[in-house]
Amino acid sequence: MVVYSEDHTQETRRRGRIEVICGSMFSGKTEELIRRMKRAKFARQRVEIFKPAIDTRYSEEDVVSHDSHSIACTPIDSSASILLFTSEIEVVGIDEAQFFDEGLIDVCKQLADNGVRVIVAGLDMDFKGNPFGPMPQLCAIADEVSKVHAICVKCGELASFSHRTVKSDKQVLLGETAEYEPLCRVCYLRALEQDDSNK
Ligand SMILES: Nc1ncnc2c1ncn2[C@@H]1O[C@H](COP(=O)(O)OP(=O)(O)O)[C@@H](O)[C@H]1O
Ligand SMILES: Cc1cn([C@H]2C[C@H](O)[C@@H](COP(=O)(O)O)O2)c(=O)[nH]c1=O
Ligand SMILES: [Zn+2]
Repeated sequence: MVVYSEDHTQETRRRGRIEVICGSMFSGKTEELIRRMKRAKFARQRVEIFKPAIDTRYSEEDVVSHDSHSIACTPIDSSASILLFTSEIEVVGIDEAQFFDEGLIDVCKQLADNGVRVIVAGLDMDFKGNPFGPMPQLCAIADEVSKVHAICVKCGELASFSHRTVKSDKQVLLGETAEYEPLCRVCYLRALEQDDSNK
């Protein structure tokens, strides 16, 4: 899939649509979200960006990528709050969508049905390789899904998996390079075997 193609028609068309950016940790989801939101701002569109308030890793009030790109956002506790802040908004960005409640699916649908361009970024899989939160349904109803990839830190192939390197079985555990590493399928399966033999 070509992610960085310049699809000017869709970008400036001012039609309701849902775009999903998904992949593993470190795959560039946040960078791509920021890039699209900044271009919408340059086009003088009214934009609003949201993230779950629990995501306080780099900043409480900005969406920040692992490479320190950032954009101001509104932290919210529940997907229902998005509708309260978006009456005049043309482009809505949502980061870390995997942490939101299932209500996010209907919120995105309502916005798009009302002519809003919705750009959602999130982890498609958790550390166990299972679908994460509302992401699978969002992919299903999206007009466009961009799957982005990190580089496997073991072998240099494309990585689709986020391997947790610390002991915890909770689905939600905020973290960065100290807690997670992006791996390709082969290296991920090998790492899980290693984890099992260390138990
Ligand atoms: N193994 C890796 N593969 C690719 N990018 C990496 C890796 N480790 C660190 N990075 C950094 O992460 C950046 C992407 O960060 P970000 O957009 O926040 O990703 P995501 O939101 O998908 O976690 C890259 O531009 C790069 O600087
Ligand atoms: C795999 C996995 C990740 N998380 C957490 C770790 C980070 O805080 C975010 C993902 O951030 P990124 O922008 O995609 O790098 O999610 C988690 O809670 N559970 C998991 O299984
Ligand atoms: Zn690998």
